[in-house]
Amino acid sequence: MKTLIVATQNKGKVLEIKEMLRDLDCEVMTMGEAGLDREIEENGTTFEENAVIKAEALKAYTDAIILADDSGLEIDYLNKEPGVYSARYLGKDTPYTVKNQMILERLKDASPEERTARFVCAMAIAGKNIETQVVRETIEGYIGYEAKGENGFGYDPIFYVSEYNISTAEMSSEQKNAISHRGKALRAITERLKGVM
Ligand SMILES: O=P(O)(O)OP(=O)(O)OP(=O)(O)OC[C@H]1O[C@@H](n2cnc3c(O)ncnc32)[C@H](O)[C@@H]1O
Ligand SMILES: [Mg+2]
Repeated sequence: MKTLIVATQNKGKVLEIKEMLRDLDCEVMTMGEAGLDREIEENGTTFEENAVIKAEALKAYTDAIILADDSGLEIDYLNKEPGVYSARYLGKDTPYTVKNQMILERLKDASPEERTARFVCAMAIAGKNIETQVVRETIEGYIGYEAKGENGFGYDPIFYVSEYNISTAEMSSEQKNAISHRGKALRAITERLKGVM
C-alpha cells in the first residue's frame, strides 16, 4: 500500500485530515509517525506558497507522497488579518482562548455587516517523482460576539457560518468537514492524488 505523509505539526488538522482520508486506499501518517519531525520555516507570503514549502520540505527524505496544509483566518474588519500569519498572530504560544477573546475585543465596535470573515486552506502534494500541485478553498462566515463550542481547534469558537448561525466549534467533525475550507481543499487535492498514485 502507498504511504501518504501529512506534513503538519497541528493535531487538529491531523484529526480532520485522517478522518476524511479514512476510505482512501493508502496509509496516512503524520511527519512524527514517519520519523520526519522537523520545524519548517513558513516564509511564503501566500497560503499556496507556504503549502508548497511545507510539502516540498520533506521531499528529499522520503519516497512517500507528502500532503501539506497552510490555512488561516481572514477577518475583513482587520484588513484580512491574521491571514497567513494566523498561527503566529498575538503570539505563537498564546492559548487560543486568549487569542479569541482578544479578537472579539478588537471587533467590539464592528457591526454585524462588518464582521465577515473566511477560513482559507491551501493544500499541496509533492513527492520525488510527482509534479507539485496546490489547490485553495475557502469557507465564508463571520466573527460572532462570543466564543462558543468545544470542537475543532484554533479560531473555530469565534468563526460562525451564516447558514447555521453556529460556530465551527459547535459542529461535529462530519458537519465541519463537509463544508470547511479544509474539507473542500482535501477533496480537490485527492482527485489529483488519484492521478499520481
Ligand atoms: O504549519 P502546520 O504545522 O501545518 O500547523 P500550524 O498550526 O502552524 O498551521 P498553519 O501554519 O497553516 O496556521 C494556520 C492557523 O490558522 C488557524 N486555522 C486554520 N484552520 C483552522 C480551522 O479549521 N479552524 C480553526 N482555526 C484554523 C489555526 O490557528 C492554525 O494554527
Ligand atoms: Mg504553521
